[in-house]
Amino acid sequence: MKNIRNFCIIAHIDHGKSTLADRLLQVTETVSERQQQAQVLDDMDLERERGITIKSHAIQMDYKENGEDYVLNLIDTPGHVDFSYEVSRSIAACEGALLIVDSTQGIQAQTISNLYLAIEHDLEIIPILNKIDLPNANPEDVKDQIVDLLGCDRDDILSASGKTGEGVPEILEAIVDRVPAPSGDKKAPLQALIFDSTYNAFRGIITYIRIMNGEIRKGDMVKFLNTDKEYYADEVGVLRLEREPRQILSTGDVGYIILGIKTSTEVKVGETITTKENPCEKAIEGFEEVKPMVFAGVYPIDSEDYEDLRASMEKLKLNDASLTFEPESSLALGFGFRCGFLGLLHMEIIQERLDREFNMNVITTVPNVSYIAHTKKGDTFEMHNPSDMPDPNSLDFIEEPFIRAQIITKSEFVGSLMTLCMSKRGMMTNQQYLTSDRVELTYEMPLGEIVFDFYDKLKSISKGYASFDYFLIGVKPAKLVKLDILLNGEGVDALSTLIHFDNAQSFGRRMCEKLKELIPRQQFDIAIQGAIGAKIISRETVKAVRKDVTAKCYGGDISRKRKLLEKQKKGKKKMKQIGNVEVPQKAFLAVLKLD
Ligand SMILES: Nc1nc2c(ncn2[C@@H]2O[C@H](COP(=O)(O)OP(=O)(O)OP(=O)(O)O)[C@@H](O)[C@H]2O)c(=O)[nH]1
Repeated sequence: MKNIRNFCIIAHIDHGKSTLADRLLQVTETVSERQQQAQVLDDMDLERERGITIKSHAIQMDYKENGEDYVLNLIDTPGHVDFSYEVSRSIAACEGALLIVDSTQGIQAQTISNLYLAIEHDLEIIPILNKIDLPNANPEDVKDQIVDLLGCDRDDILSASGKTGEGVPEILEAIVDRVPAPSGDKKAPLQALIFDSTYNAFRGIITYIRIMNGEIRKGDMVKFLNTDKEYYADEVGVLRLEREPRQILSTGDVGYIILGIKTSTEVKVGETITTKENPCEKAIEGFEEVKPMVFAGVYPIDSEDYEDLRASMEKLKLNDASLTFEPESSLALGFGFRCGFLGLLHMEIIQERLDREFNMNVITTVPNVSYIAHTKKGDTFEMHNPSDMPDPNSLDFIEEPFIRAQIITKSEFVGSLMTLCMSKRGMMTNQQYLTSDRVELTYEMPLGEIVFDFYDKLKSISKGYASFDYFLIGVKPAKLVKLDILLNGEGVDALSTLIHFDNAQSFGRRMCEKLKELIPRQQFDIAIQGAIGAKIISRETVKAVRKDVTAKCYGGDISRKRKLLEKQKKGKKKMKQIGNVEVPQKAFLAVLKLD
């Protein structure tokens, strides 16, 4: 046990965690030359294409120092806010953290929030200045920032480049020297923490665990302490590039266990595993359950695919326990599901995975956060959908979730960012200069205002030089109204939104304008109207036209004409018929693209 080191890598998004992890794997010869490819640990196609980490990944490395053999367990974590719950899980399984800071960017919002998570769990922090190969690196300034933030010695900061490999051997030495070996009692009853799980079509749920006390053997009967359910340990092992089965996992080890579980809901992250024969007394202090932040309807384009969509979502949930869904129906879209996501990126990823992995073409409706409605009768309930909004006469008041947002930016952008936050009903609670030209702004604002386009706007206003992080702080009363959209007089419930009264007018106008752009002209006029209750507040018209796709096809080549008509048909598959109007998929997300 004294030669085990468990550590994770934490950083702001894109500061180079996965690239540095690659180097560590290369230097310790965990992956062979042949297996080496960029971001080895990001094994999902989507992760590779987008260059982001979505799930945490654990991998074990062997390392020799001064003639001693060490086992290093590395956990790579995602950087994006939507996936920060993954970070907190990984942290609980480790004794140390490499805190990576991009030397061209300096400390950013998630550097700080992830650091705090690590400090809360008493991890030993090794600060690393990364990307020092870049010509615009600013190592001395960024070192100042790190010293300020951590209160560490300047000499404690390592410098490295994930790209060239410079400084990587020193990082390995520091891991062995500075990260404490795991503590715990080998002879005590088994106490293992589940920190992650994945779904495998053949083996069922594969659970990633960290053994806190005791030992687990293949063939043991184990018990989940919180649910009291018992399972047979089919296989235990360690995580190399592939899974490597072992006979036994002991105190301090990070590894996996396969228990023949098929439903992801049975395996909760934070659960304690012990043995049936000799159970431990206390559960390891659990984590908070992940709570979805954003809700949206997901509907099949073709109503007949509803059952297929259900099956696909169930499978996806096996892989991503943070996805929640329940059936709902919409007048406009038929049968579908109301899904809960961790944020907009998560929503986009789920939509894309449904398309790629299950060939499900879906429509996602306008996302919203969950509100709490209080009726005059004294009832209280959560609204996940604008259609849950009770009749205004019976409504007493509504509460909406509030967040505390931290924005770090250059001082030249402070003015315009303040304007942005104000337009999103934000209240500044703090402004602090980190250095002469870097400022940290703290705001309290409604979660509902940031789920739409806040992040994009923040990036564009600051030319990319602002980072942002947030956490939920509670609920506050809000003056909300339901804005409906009518197409040729017919309400489209999937386009309704709950919006603050003060913004409703301008929002309705912009929404109609955007829909006018997005809805193709058809053989009749289409009236697009925004309404609050019975009151119409905005209107646009899409003029009639007949699109003759074969027009440019003079001459009589029938096969060419057929091809064009086929293509048109395919295009129509991405449309949804609402009354007599065909509405393209992207129109349902028009609200996200408002100028
Ligand atoms: N020049 C240079 N580029 C680097 C270095 N490390 C990473 N990069 C580049 O920076 C980008 C982000 O690197 P990643 O390793 O994917 O960053 P990450 O922190 O894992 O990103 P997320 O997992 O999405 O949070 C990639 O384009 C890398 O090629 C480095 O040391 N030098």
